[in-house]
Amino acid sequence: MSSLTDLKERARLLLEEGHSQGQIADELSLSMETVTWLLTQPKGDVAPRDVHIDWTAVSCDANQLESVASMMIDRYRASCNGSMSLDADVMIGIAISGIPLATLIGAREGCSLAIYHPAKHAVSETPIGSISGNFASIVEKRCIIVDDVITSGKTIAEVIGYLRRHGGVPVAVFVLFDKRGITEVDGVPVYSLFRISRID
Ligand SMILES: O=P(O)(O)OC[C@H]1O[C@H](OP(=O)(O)OP(=O)(O)O)[C@H](O)[C@@H]1O
Repeated sequence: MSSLTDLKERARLLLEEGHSQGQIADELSLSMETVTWLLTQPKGDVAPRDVHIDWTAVSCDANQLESVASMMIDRYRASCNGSMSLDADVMIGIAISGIPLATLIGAREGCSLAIYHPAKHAVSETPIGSISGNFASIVEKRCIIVDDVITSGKTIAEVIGYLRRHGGVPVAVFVLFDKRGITEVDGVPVYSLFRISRID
């Protein structure tokens, strides 16, 4: 099965299971525009400019995840002229995919671990994001936000807004894949390992 056929099939199954197009977009790490295209594909319509990232070969393997976490730390250090300290108190993993990376980075660097649940994961009429009470507090802490992918950048902006409203200090964003090619979100620098862009 081609990756496009596979994506169409996965989108169709998720829709049949009752997921909204927004949820399908999140699940497949694609834009809403791309999901609409996958599900409808009007005749003659040009495919949206998007890419799908499948990094499950790495995310399924704890050892490889640890190597990636190490690369994320090195990426940050290299941009700080090799400074030895991350200069942060708390690593914040964005549920779900950011959690293992934040855990591994925190373990290496001796930082606390906090977990952020994005508003889009909340099941209420007025969904809001939240920091889990089962992990570290972010109040008056210097925080590094960790996630796997930036697609639109909305989730990262949401976490930064949350931290500022609740007394945390966002100092950096670590992300594996940046599909927007951004260097900062609301004044917070973004350190991505891979920037994904199309040249056509
Ligand atoms: O830049 P954005 O457009 O906000 O999208 C990026 C977010 O979407 C994905 O999360 P998802 O909700 O799919 O959850 P997951 O971590 O469980 O895959 C990804 O892990 C980021 O958190």
